[in-house]
Amino acid sequence: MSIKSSTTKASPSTQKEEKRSEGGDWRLLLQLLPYAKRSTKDLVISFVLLVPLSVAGAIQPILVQQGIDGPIKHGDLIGLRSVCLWVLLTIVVRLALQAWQGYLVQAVGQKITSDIRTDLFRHVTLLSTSFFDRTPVGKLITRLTSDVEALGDVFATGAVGIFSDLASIAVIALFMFWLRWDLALLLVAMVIPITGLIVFFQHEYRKANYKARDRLSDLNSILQENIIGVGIVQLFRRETFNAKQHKEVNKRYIDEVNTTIFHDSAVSATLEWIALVAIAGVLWLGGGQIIQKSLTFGELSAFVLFSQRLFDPLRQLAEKFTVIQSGFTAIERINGIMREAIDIRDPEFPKSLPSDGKGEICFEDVWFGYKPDEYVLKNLNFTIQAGEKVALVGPTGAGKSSIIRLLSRLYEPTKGRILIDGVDIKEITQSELRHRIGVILQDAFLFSGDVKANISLGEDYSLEEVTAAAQSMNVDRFIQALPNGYNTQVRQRGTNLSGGQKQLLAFARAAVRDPRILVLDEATASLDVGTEYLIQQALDRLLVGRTTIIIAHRLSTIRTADRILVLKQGEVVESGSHTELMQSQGLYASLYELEMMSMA
Ligand SMILES: Nc1ncnc2c1ncn2[C@@H]1O[C@H](COP(=O)(O)OP(=O)(O)OP(=O)(O)O)[C@@H](O)[C@H]1O
Repeated sequence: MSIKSSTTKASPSTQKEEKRSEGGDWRLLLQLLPYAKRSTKDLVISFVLLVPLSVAGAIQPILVQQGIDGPIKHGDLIGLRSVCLWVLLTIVVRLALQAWQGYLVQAVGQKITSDIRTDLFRHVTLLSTSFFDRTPVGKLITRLTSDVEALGDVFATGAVGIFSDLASIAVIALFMFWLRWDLALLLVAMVIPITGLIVFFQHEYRKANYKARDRLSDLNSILQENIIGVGIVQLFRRETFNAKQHKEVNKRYIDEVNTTIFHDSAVSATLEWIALVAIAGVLWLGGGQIIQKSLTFGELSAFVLFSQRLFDPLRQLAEKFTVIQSGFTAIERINGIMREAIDIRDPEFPKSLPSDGKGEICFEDVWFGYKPDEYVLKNLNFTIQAGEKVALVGPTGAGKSSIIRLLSRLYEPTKGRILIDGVDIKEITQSELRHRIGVILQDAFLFSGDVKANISLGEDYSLEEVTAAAQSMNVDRFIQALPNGYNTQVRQRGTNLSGGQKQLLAFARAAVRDPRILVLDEATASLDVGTEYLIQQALDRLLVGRTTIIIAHRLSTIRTADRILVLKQGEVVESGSHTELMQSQGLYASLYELEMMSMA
């Protein structure tokens, strides 16, 4: 595959729009060859079909000339009939072959589009969380949908079609020179400067098209943000403000689209008048030659037809160039994503975690920043013993969730390493790591599908296993109360379930995987007191023998933890049990006392 997914460090990200690559357009198109190769047979047939297609088109004016100068001139009805039959035959051949060739090219175009879309989707899902931090979803969606579509059009209407037009022009030129070189030269002399003009307009079109697609990305980003945040938009009465913002971006988009239309129309108009000028030129030069008896009526008619036919493929060529220019823009933009490095990869020769490992976690001199040199975690050195229940506490923004993200390898430490049962997590596969760790976050994300599928998440758990996991977490009762139990359909993002209900499914998700290490990041914050009590009971059972990391703002919920690590601005400033930390009268004690006071 040559729209290659990058394995090295990322190129300048999609945050800034990629710089347009000037000059290397055809090189860009060549990058698609590997996709085209998958349909070699169909492509070869459609290329071969171009020969009879072009000949059948170019021969028609010659037949007309033969008819006029031969049978018509000599009153030969039988001869005229046979010429007409030949014309009919060329029409039938053209129609049949054109339909066949058109079908093949469209089918190849669709296949290529589909393959690229699949590769792009796969690549995007492999990109690291940091990529999604800096790339608006709307921009990504634009690339995955309309950019890929624009690229598909290159194949469906453009690329191979262009060869057909070029073939037609070449064959027509050959026939013209064979018939009358002077008239042929007149037409060719007109085609050359016009081609230069078309290339200029196309170049301008391309620049405008690139900007238009950027503006479309902006528009989609605003759209996506407003749809996802519609609740907040309405609560804070931001409809008018956001509509104004949308209108401005929409206007910028339309302005760019208008510029592309201008250049596109300029090409069509240029071709329209030059075609008429060409006919006039042929009539003027050819008419003079008829008067001097050096040209026949049949030859003149053939050249009038030739001049039409010459500009027809040229017009088609110009139209296809427009599609191709959009395609180049699309390839550049798709390439921008494909070049994004997959930062977090499985090692080439992965190790395995010891099968008897109990889930010991060790942070060794770990430093981490979302931006280079802006560390949010500094010099972390701690070990969580297998089976230990450790709570991470600290003020907002202290770095608690960042520790979990590093442990789950959603991000990599800038310095230092993280070990599970003595093995660096970089040396095992992500799949093994994530089987070992079960993470329950505050907001459970649900996919469209049924409840069972949302618990098994594509893995092969039987209904019995899913039910047993839900029972062990005391959530089976709630699931059974849903309209169709485990078969209840969940809408996209789980909008037909409450926050607490979604959270209960997240507990079942973790339980069915039976992980050695369990991470609860504010996992019970959205549950009511009664449900939290039920879950807490289940958790007390689930946590036995498992290494557990708990993040909770309500310190009263973590009093029973074996150990509490207190974080402040990315550093562990205290460590000990609740009693020890209360006795030491440090940050933890003051946070705990504040909480007690606020509850009193
Ligand atoms: N995706 C991100 N990109 C850039 N900075 C981030 C990102 N996520 C978190 N941060 C920053 O990293 C720091 C630590 O954030 P983190 O979410 O780990 O804190 P936390 O202790 O879990 O906070 P809270 O208790 O509010 O959940 C904060 O200063 C935050 O602004």
